[in-house]
Amino acid sequence: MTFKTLDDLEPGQRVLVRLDLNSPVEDGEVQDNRRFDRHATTVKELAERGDEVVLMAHQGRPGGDDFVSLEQHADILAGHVGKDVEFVADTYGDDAIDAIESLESGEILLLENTRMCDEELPEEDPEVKADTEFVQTLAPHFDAYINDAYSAAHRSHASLVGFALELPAYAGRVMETEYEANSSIATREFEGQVTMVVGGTKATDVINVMNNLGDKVDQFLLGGIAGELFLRAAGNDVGFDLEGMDFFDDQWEANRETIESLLDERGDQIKLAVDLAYEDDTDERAEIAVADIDEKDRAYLDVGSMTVDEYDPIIRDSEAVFVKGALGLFEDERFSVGTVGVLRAISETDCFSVVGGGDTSRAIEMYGMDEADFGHVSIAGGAYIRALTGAPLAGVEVLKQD
Ligand SMILES: Nc1ncnc2c1ncn2[C@@H]1O[C@H](COP(=O)(O)OP(=O)(O)O)[C@@H](O)[C@H]1O
Ligand SMILES: O=C(OP(=O)(O)O)[C@H](O)COP(=O)(O)O
Repeated sequence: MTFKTLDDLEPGQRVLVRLDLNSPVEDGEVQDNRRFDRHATTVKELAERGDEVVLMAHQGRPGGDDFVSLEQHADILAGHVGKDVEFVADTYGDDAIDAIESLESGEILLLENTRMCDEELPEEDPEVKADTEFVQTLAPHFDAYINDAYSAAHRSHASLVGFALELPAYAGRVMETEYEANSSIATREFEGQVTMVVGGTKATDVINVMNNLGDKVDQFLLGGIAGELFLRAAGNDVGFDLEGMDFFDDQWEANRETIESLLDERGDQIKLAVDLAYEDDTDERAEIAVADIDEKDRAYLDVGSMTVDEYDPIIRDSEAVFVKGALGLFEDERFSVGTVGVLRAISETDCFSVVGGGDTSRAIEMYGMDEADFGHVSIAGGAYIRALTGAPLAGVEVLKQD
């Protein structure tokens, strides 16, 4: 292992632990999700071995509707850990320090949203972050720093890179597992076919991955908005460019050149949908062959059944499958056929698999599949994307230092 883990840390100490509890917020209500469940494993282990456990995490970005306090997170996390999680509405002021100093062995305390502290953002070098008042004030109250926030480790923020320079630093259990699985495409040699399922709405991200992965992947199976951009580049009249709908057009302009050169150079490795699904006048799912589309007049919300039939055997013939992004708007059952089709094929084969992206991995439980049938279901989005290309993550790099 490239960094120290909890196995290297003496129990019974006061530890500062960075989690990633960043969650969807609906009408002010923080939504429970697998980030809580995963991080609970690390938190529970630390509490059970008698550490004084102080947690840091962020929620949303300043100015956003989801930029809220972590008070609700403490309750949700407590439910997963099976122990009380105290909360203090302070990041590093006197209230936070008092709460930290009054902790006892086995107790857990969550500090307020790190992004409410001005010095947490913006991204700067670890040395600069280590020198902030935030880090300099908190660090002396701890014996060790543990980073479990793999899914935020691509950000060079104070709570993710600063403390590792001031305290003995360790990877938590989530960090360990995520790092190993998500880096495997860059670090492992697979003998058989390596397939990547590419979809979702964040087209720029996934197109960069495709552009950087080179010969590591044998087949890309496309869907979602990313897939539609490729279909348009291949000369089809698809695309969400109805008046006022500039989301698709922006992504098209930003990625057009890359897509065209990818199709040009590696077209035989890139499988595009042969049919697409949409909502018809009676609100039912309808499908149309891509070859029959002659007008950009509707939104396509899933790949069609013929496409799933083409993708399925490719997945079953693969030694490794990596998934980034959903093939359709799977949250609506009518448009779940593509996403569920490929995930089911993966779950029914014994290939090595990694499913990434917070949204996409939700389809697994939503449609009654068993997480145990997948190699690894990542709770990371942006960090997973970077790991796929072998790019370093700031929060991981500082853990590798002595
Ligand atoms: N054709 C489509 N139209 C609208 N939304 C889509 C379409 N295809 C996929 N999606 C949406 O993409 C989301 C997942 O994409 P993305 O955010 O890029 O991935 P993740 O969060 O898994 O990293 C899903 O919530 C799904 O509803
Ligand atoms: O949820 C996160 O990333 P993700 O949306 O890539 O999964 C992380 O918490 C990072 O959050 P940020 O993208 O606001 O820095």
